[in-house]
Amino acid sequence: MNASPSSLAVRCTAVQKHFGGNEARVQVLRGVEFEARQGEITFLVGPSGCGKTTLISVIAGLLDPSDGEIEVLGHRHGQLQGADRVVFRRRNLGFVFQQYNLLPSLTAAENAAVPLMADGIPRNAAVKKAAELLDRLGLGSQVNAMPRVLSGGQQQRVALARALVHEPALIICDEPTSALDHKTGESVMQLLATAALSPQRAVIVVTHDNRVFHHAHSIAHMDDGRVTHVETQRP
Ligand SMILES: Nc1ncnc2c1ncn2[C@@H]1O[C@H](COP(=O)(O)OP(=O)(O)OP(=O)(O)O)[C@@H](O)[C@H]1O
Repeated sequence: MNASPSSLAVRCTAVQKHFGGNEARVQVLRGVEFEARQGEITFLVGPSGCGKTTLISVIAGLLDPSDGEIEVLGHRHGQLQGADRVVFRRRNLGFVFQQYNLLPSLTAAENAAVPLMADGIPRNAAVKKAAELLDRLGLGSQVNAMPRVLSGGQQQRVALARALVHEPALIICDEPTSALDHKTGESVMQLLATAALSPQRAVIVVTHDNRVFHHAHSIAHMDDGRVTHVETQRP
């Protein structure tokens, strides 16, 4: 695929990450080279513990790298500080966590509307837009349900709606189809694929689910803290 460098949403160069120090030091990322392009879905795959969640957390700015360079949507890591960094992340990033992280006291639609309300959109308009998106994800009858009454797969789709609702330029998903049956997993990936078709948007998906590999434009294989090879394909 002959995309120009300007279409890169994410570029990681020689990224290292360790936790702890001295005898407790754990080296998790050992010089990661990784790219994600706009208008594409990039999968990140590899054995449990190889560093996938750590890498996407560093890309999302939730963790600082120990060394190396990370550029996200034209901004180098460290270029934005404090409140600017928080606002940049809030506006431009949608993140689906493995554990969903829904707020227990808000309804499904209110949870999905959080990024809009955080950006100053009035509550009613934000909840209406979130409810429409939940409907497209097959949760139209659950918009007013509390998270505790939803199944794991339903909570996962609310988390996905929360990541998509503010139309961010970079969407990062950690195992978005792991709790879903094949049919629902396929429809969630279809929605992500539609989102990724925007030339201004990139999607990164960490997954073990080889049933959905055909949706990827590019599959980066990780092992022991490095990207070992990248496959490109036409989804
Ligand atoms: N805060 C931390 N402190 C110490 N070690 C950590 C920390 N976070 C992650 N690790 C270690 O880093 C390694 C990589 O973890 P990570 O969650 O990135 O792997 P993964 O490839 O996403 O695994 P999985 O597919 O099982 O989710 C693991 O050995 C983990 O124990």
